[in-house]
Amino acid sequence: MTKSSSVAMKGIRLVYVLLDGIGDLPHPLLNDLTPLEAAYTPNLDALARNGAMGKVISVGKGIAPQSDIAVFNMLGYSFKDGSYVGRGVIESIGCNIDFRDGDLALRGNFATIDDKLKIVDRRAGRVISSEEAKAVCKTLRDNIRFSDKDASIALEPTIAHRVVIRLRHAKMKLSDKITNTDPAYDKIDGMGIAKDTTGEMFVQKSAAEEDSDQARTAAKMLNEFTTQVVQLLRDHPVNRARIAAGKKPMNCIIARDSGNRYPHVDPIDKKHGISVGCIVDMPVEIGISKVLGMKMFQAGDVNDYEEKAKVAAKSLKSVNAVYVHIKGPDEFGHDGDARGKKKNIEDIDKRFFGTLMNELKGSSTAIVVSGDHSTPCVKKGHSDDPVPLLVSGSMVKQDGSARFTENYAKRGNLGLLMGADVLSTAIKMVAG
Ligand SMILES: O=C(O)[C@H](O)COP(=O)(O)O
Repeated sequence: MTKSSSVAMKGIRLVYVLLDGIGDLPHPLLNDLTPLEAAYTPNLDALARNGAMGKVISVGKGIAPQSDIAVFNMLGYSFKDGSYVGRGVIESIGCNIDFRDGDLALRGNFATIDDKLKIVDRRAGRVISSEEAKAVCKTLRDNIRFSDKDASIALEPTIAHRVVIRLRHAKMKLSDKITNTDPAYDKIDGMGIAKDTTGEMFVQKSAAEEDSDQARTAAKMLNEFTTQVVQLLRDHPVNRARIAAGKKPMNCIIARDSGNRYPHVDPIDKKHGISVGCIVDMPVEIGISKVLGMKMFQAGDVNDYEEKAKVAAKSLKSVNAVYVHIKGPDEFGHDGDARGKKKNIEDIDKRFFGTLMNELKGSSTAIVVSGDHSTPCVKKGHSDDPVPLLVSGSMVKQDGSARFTENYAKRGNLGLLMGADVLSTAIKMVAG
């Protein structure tokens, strides 16, 4: 990097917004528009008119990624060498559970099942209080016993239906070559890949994927865990109360994305040559931020969009770039709620982008907007459809884009980018 470009890099001010699950497909309830096309988004439209667009395949062609590997790619880390450690490890780092190499960390969901292990709801209806989750996890920690006396477990509830599971064996390093008990995701090269979730699903038995005692022991521990969870929660007071209140019982934990080692990668500041902070809420993005050495800025809760915008603007006093993860759209996509996703996008446009543009008025700050993956409402799950990308700012050559939508992304001057090239491309565009 030349001296002049490194000086330019230091002058960089960039807000990098990833809208979780933003990409979508035309929906019959939206007159065959996508939620982005159907939404009223005057602020995003203004940013599009002042910038250039493209479309992004965040991980790889044909891959419907989970947020963890997708966000790593969107921050410049592709793990193309198959070295990815798995979402379970990232979420264990995010929630500070005691984890060391040789343990097995998994992402879990409190789910609702029937007496034949058919999954009624992969998220037990989503509405789970932290009190309920803590009470259930205490019962499980206090009562789960493994047939192997050297096996142990740690369990940490995080947000809503999400929980982190950590298995440990005192006398062996557990293998992560085991299959998920959650049928909605596969694990390929450590990456969680979404499967079709529209049909009937049953809790899966975990199986060793390699011929080793470490894998057989890990799968056996996970299966013993799952069986005991179902027994212990069948008539748990929390579930009796939930059923009495007309809620779905959280009577099973389905698990995925096991990993058995810490990730070791270059810090993001070293990789990109600028200082990068973040505003994130979910355990997976918190874990990613810790792994990449990002300075985390606190900005209210998941839906406090105005606060996120104000803190993002202020953070540029201490970092060159701030990555803001906005969770909203993804959950509506998973729930197949197209009207809800459209409304959430309008809410984000008004309360986040409206506030951000006001806070940044008069400053030469670039605003980059994209997503980690598509979560089409018609599929109720992640897909490999590209996500839109917008790079907006006075330093960017406008390409005639008028709206931040999938269609304008297809026609924009930036063309097609792979996720791992997005941030470095945006930095170059902004540094000039
Ligand atoms: O919200 C999350 O944690 C993930 O993005 C989706 O996970 P889920 O399909 O298990 O809810």
